Formats: sequence, C-alpha cells, structure tokens
Amino acid sequence: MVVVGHVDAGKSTLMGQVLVKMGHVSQRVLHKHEREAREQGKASFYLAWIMDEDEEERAHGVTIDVAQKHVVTETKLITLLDAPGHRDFIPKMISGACAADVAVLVVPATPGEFESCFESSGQTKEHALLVKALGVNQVVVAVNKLDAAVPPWDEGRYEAIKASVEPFLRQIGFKAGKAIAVYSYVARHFLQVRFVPVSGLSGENVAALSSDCPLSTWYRGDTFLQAIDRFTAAPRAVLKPMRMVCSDIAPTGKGVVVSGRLLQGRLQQGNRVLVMPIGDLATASRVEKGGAQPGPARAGDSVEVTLTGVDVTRMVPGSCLCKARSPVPVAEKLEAQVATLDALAVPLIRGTEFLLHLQGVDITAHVSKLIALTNSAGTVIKARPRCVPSGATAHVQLTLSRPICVERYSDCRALGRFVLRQKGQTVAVGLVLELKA
Ligand SMILES: Nc1nc2c(ncn2[C@@H]2O[C@H](COP(=O)(O)OP(=O)(O)OP(=O)(O)O)[C@@H](O)[C@H]2O)c(=O)[nH]1
Repeated sequence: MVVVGHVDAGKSTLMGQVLVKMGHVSQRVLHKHEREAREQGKASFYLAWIMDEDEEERAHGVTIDVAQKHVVTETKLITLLDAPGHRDFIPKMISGACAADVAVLVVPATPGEFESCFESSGQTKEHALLVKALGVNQVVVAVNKLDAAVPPWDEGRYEAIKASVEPFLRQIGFKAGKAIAVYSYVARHFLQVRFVPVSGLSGENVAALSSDCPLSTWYRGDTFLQAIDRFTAAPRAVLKPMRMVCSDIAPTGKGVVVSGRLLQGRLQQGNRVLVMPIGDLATASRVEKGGAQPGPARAGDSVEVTLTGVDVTRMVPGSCLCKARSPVPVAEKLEAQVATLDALAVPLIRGTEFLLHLQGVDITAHVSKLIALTNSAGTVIKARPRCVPSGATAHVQLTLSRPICVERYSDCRALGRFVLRQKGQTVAVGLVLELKA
C-alpha cells in the first residue's frame, strides 16, 4: 500500500499514528521522538519521525525516500510504503507506486491547504494519475487534518473535498461509486475509491472514533484501519515466469542483500537465479518476506533476498532476478502506446527526449518513430503523424539510452508500463507493445 499526496498533507504522521495505534511503537520510543522533535523546533512532526528515520528528513520536515513498514490488520498483512510528497522526489514516489497494489491518497482539509494541493501545480492530481498509470486500481482518500478545518470536523468541508476529488479520480480511470451506494455492503467492498475523514495528528478515526468528537455526530462509516483492511488483494501472477526487480542492493558479509517485490512467479531459498541485464547466475541463499521469517515467496510479496555468487559492483537498482529457463527480455528499443497528458507543453515529435521511469529504472529515452495516432482502444486514426499533441493517444517507437529489463505489457504488466517525464513534470504514460531488436 503506497501512501501518496502533496507535500505536508500528513502522510508520515498518519502512518506514524497507524503504527502507534497498532502497538508497533513503544511509549519509550514515542516519548523520545516527542522530546527530540520539540528540541529541534519540530514538535508537530514527532509522529512523522516514526516513518522519517533519516536525519536529513527530520531536519527539513520532509520525506525524501520511501519508508517501508509492515502492519497486520484484521485480515491482511500490509506493507506500508510512505512516499515523499515534494515535487523534487517524484521519482522516489514512482518507485513506491510501482511496488504497490493499492494506494492511500492523503488530502489535507485545512483552509487553503486543500485548494493549493489540488490545483494544477499541487502534487495531488499528479500522484493520483501516476498511481493509476502504474497499475493501482483501489484507493482510499484520507481527508486528513479535519481537526484543523474551520470549524473543526466540518461535514460541509469533508463533502466539498469529496465533491472535488471524486470526479477527478473517476476521470483518470478509477471506478468511483455513486455516493448513495457507499452504504451498501457490496459497494463498500468493491468500490475502487473510498473516502475516510481522519486526523493523523490527533488519531481521531484512525482506529476508533471517540463519542465526544464532533465527527461522531455525522459520520457513520469506516475508520481508517477498517478502510484499509477492506482493500481486496490484487490477482497474483504466481504461475508466470519469476520476476523480481531489485530496488535496494546492499553488500553484506553473507552475500548481496537485495530487496524489492516479486512481480511474478515464486522464489525460494536455494533457487538459482539469473541477474539481468548483467547475465550473472547467483544463488538465492536466503529469502525473507514482509519483514518476517525466512520462507518461500510468491508474486506480490515484498522480499529480501541474499544472493551469493554475484558481483555487487555490477548490480544497479532496477536489476531484475529471473530463472535461467525463462529469462527476462532486455531491450533498448520498444514500441509503445502512449497517452500524453495536459502537462505536455510542446507536442511530441521525432527526437523529443524524456526521462522514462519503469519499475526502479529512470533512464533517458527519445521518440525515434511516430507510428500512428490512435483512439484509446488502440485503433489507428492517422498513420505516421508529424506530431502528437497533449491529450492524445499514439503508437510510438522509443529508443532508450541503454538496454533495460522490459517486457510487453501483455506478458508482464509490471515490466510493461512506464511513465514519461520532462522538466520535473509527468507528460505521458505508456504501455509496451513490442520489444525491437
Ligand atoms: N492539525 C493537523 N496537523 C497535521 C495532521 N497530520 C499532519 N499534520 C501536520 O502537518 C505537517 C506535515 O506532516 P507530515 O506527516 O510530515 O506530512 P507528509 O505528507 O508526510 O510530508 P512529506 O512526506 O514531506 O510530503 C506536520 O506539522 C504535522 O504535524 C492532522 O491530522 N492535523
């Protein structure tokens, strides 16, 4: 579960509060954070410090890298990925989104703050769009900081925020339900978009709603923890060839420890694996999943694998583990269907350069052929166009600055979808149709 939203929306605080409510943080540690945050003049950030463990993050009061924790709810083991909200760290947020099945979009209800984070320069819309483009189909929108709305816990403010966010999420492809259906059992379980009023800082409606909180006079829905427990697990491609993209790589005395997510297939201790694109064979001498005990892992699991027999200096984040009998393809030219966004300032032409983000890989790429303008179903409207404007769908050939592990979307969804960015803005999202020699 990736937690996204504009900078300072309260993502880390809400996740810190979740960990406190679930008993993952001792009183001693909590008091230590409270004391140290106060001493640094950042008293209100003490809960965020549970997630933001890096000194630089604490000094600046911003999340820089994706923080990962595990929690067990009533029916699920959830890996929390707390993504940075600041626009400078969007590539990190993208890597978090790539590793997620579901998302929590945090929006602040404070006067003026919601408005600035939801307008075009705010990160709320870009984050929502990115998670959808990267394969997330279910989102809980945490309408946060309602304790600081004017008046506090104002139902009108909550409904107004819902009325702004829901149509946008529907427009970008989430199946949002009609408000009237929210109270039916079926809709509650299968809606792709659900809203929860909450205060990460006070903890109100995170695990429970106090009877003396004004929210209890008008809200009858789920707490935040109930809402995330209702996420449905995404289908797992357990029978497809094994793929694991390494997001972190650390040499240790016992071998190279790589962490990441098993995108497809299964992996267990003792398996021989091929490390691509370098082509080295290694042994998975230890496999751990979800911060738990060693044991076999399957598609969807967040895993930590100790590899022996591989040269750590040749591995980079984005290296992919697979089995030698079904190696992951490596390519530097691909044919793709891209959908350009309103943020694309200048139409695409041959030679247009981007930064392409695919799983953990950020790489420069350029348009080497404009094949056709299409409709969203992929039917050709105009062959060999001279340019692709914003808001269009097209088939293009992209050439990357080096070969990477990539697959056709029809073969492996996770390795076949990407986003294109220019000058710090997401300008297009795409699916790989073919790999070219
Ligand atoms: N009043 C109020 N303040 C909150 C709440 N949640 C967070 N804040 C405050 O908002 C500020 C930012 O909180 P963070 O949790 O660091 O926000 P973030 O979204 O994780 O920030 P980045 O990760 O840097 O994007 C801090 O001062 C928090 O105390 C809330 O529910 N109510």
